[in-house]
Amino acid sequence: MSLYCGIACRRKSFWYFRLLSTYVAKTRYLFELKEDDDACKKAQQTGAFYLFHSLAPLLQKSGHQYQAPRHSLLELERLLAKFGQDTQRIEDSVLIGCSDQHEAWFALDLGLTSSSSQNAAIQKPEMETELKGSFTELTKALFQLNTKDASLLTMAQALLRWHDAHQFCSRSGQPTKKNMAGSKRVCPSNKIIYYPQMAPVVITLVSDGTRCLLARQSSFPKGMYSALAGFCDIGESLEEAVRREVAEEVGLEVERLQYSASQHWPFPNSSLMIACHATVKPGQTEIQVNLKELEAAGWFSHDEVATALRKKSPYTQQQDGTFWLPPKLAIAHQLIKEWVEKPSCSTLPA
Ligand SMILES: NC(=O)c1ccc[n+]([C@@H]2O[C@H](COP(=O)([O-])OP(=O)(O)OC[C@H]3O[C@@H](n4cnc5c(N)ncnc54)[C@H](O)[C@@H]3O)[C@@H](O)[C@H]2O)c1
Ligand SMILES: [Mg+2]
Repeated sequence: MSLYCGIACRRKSFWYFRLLSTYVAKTRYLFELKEDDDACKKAQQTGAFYLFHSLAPLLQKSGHQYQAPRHSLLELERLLAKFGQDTQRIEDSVLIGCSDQHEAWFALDLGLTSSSSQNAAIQKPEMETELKGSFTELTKALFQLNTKDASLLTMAQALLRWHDAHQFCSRSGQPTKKNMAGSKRVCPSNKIIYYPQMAPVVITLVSDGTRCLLARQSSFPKGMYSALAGFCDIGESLEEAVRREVAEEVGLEVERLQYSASQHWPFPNSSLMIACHATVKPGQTEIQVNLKELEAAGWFSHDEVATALRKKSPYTQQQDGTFWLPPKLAIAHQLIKEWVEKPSCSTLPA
């Protein structure tokens, strides 16, 4: 491309983005960075980097809240040089978003084995001292982050985890190569393209008209009850998955279903949680708990659930075993809140 053409194209794209709404311009810009390796590499020059170590994000604590610092390319290069790392490692970063002003944001893990650089992983404590923060497990920090940082970091972690686990082609066994943005990996020998994946999970709040059904697994924190959740089987529709999961876990048949909302959930791997309300026929409410899946399940009255919702989530505090509900960030909380505010939401015709 000639210099003149390069400048003309940039001008054209500047005016093109100026004509769009901020949101549309952002999505078009991110799309361009995913498709065009050169544009993405250029965006790194003026971009900002969130750092991770073995999938734990770098956080700085201020009072009860955590904040996620961002670093410029120059700061990152200096840091790598200080720890005897080559800057090739930056090629492992993945695009995770951009600001309204089109500052591209990337995530880079300094603890995982690098596919671009031969250098060993950087020692965590030295790095933490240098960066004046700590690499904190997301499970620990998630509920003390603001919503924007929480969703950006969970997405970044999911993408970094996916790349770490998909370094080889499952057909040829050859190493796969990521594109600059990290939106896909390609096997150089047979050109198979691999895209990051999420597992669809249905989460259902079952109601009998006046009560709702909540359950707990033995792995849940003490006293916490939630809506019924389960992975979709291959070939299933959401409706079929809801029907099967409720039958499998508590031995009931649901008859009406209403979609509520969805959420990306990072634990233990990336899931797309699809939340629904459902009803059972009045009189067909006898629960048979599948003890291979659940520790306990039961019907809870509107008052009991409304009282539990008003309680502050003890997720990060000492749990005394009394009945409590998932924290606000979890879609289960939203689903239960919706039912408490409008119990009729699960009795609409399907
Ligand atoms: N965000 C929320 O509000 C919320 C609330 C409840 C559960 N969840 C999440 O929903 C997910 C599913 O819930 P569950 O554990 O009750 O599911 P589940 O009832 O399907 O039981 C889990 C079992 O399903 C099998 N399974 C089938 N496909 C799987 C896959 N792709 N990945 C892993 N296991 C698979 C495994 O044998 C596993 O032990 C969990 O990861 C949990 O973290 C989120
Ligand atoms: Mg389940």
